[in-house]
Amino acid sequence: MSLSLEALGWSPFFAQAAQAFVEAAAPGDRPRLEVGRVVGVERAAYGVWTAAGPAGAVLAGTLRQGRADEPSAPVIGDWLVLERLPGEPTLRIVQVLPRRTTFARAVKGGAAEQVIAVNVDLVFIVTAPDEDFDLERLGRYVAAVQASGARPAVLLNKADLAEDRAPYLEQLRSLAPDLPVHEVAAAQQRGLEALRPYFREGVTVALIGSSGVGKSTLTNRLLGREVAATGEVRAGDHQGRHTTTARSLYPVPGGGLLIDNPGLRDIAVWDAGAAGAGWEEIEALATECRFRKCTHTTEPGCAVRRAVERGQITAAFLKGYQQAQGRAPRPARKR
Ligand SMILES: Nc1nc2c(ncn2[C@@H]2O[C@H](COP(=O)(O)OP(=O)(O)OP(=O)(O)O)[C@@H](O)[C@H]2O)c(=O)[nH]1
Ligand SMILES: [Zn+2]
Repeated sequence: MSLSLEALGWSPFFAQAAQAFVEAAAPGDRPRLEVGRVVGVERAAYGVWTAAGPAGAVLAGTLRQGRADEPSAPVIGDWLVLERLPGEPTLRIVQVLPRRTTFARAVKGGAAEQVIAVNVDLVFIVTAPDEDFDLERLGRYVAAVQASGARPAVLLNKADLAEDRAPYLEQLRSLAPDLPVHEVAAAQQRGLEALRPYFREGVTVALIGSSGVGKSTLTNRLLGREVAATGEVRAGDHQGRHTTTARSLYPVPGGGLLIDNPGLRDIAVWDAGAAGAGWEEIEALATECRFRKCTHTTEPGCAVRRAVERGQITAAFLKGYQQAQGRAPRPARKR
């Protein structure tokens, strides 16, 4: 399968930057250069998509040294200049192109931030008419999306759970002027046609929202195939493994692209830790708990709950951590 660069989100904004880079390259190098987009990341290995189709890529030595004027290491959604060496299947990333939008989270204790996803045009903030519905938190999501440069829209999923949705919809519309709000029921395949117009050619869409709100179900319905592990699938995984693959940017049938990325999914958690703490902080505290497998709920001698009592971390932050841990163990978070 191959897609045009435009279908992948390529635009004059990136073309201009790429052209400047290619013109500055040695004439002998130019024929080996092409552009591609990051569709998956696994440690230092990148999955990219170029006009020629999918390929693997690694950072060129010059980029690994990390010059101060460079953007951060490539992340999901980035556009790259790549070098294709004769006879080598793996491309070399020689330049990260400027980003149109950037989702980042603060890293504890400093000016640094961790970039999570870039070049996202539209973010569907997903909630449901159940205990997930928290207008204040949703307001923070709207603000976070706007700060990234992307456009927000809200999806009230699990519409089947509430007979009268009007009060929910009304409250959601009050979050921002002209905020689009749609009610859907992903599991029942209801209301999804109304989302089609958002998926125009080259538009990159991401889903955020708390665990269990239906992001994976929505992703699978929008893509028309099972790519994202839903709650049920994970529950059946005996090893309790998190079943996401490295790939996390998918073309949507009919146009547009969808990002399903664990980092973005965790927005609930990094939002709760808005004071600047990361999960590392809880994990470090947990080494002081009396029991090695402490769940930080009712066990005696729990250092994490003690930290909450002292106001070192917030109760909401601990709750976000526990929710995520309880549903599925995530891959190691140390970067
Ligand atoms: N009643 C109802 N349940 C739904 C709907 N959409 C999804 N669900 C259920 O909600 C549960 C969680 O759905 P997921 O898609 O795994 O939720 P998620 O947001 O991806 O969760 P994480 O992967 O933990 O971030 C599953 O049991 C789904 O079947 C819906 O429209 N109505
Ligand atoms: Zn504990």
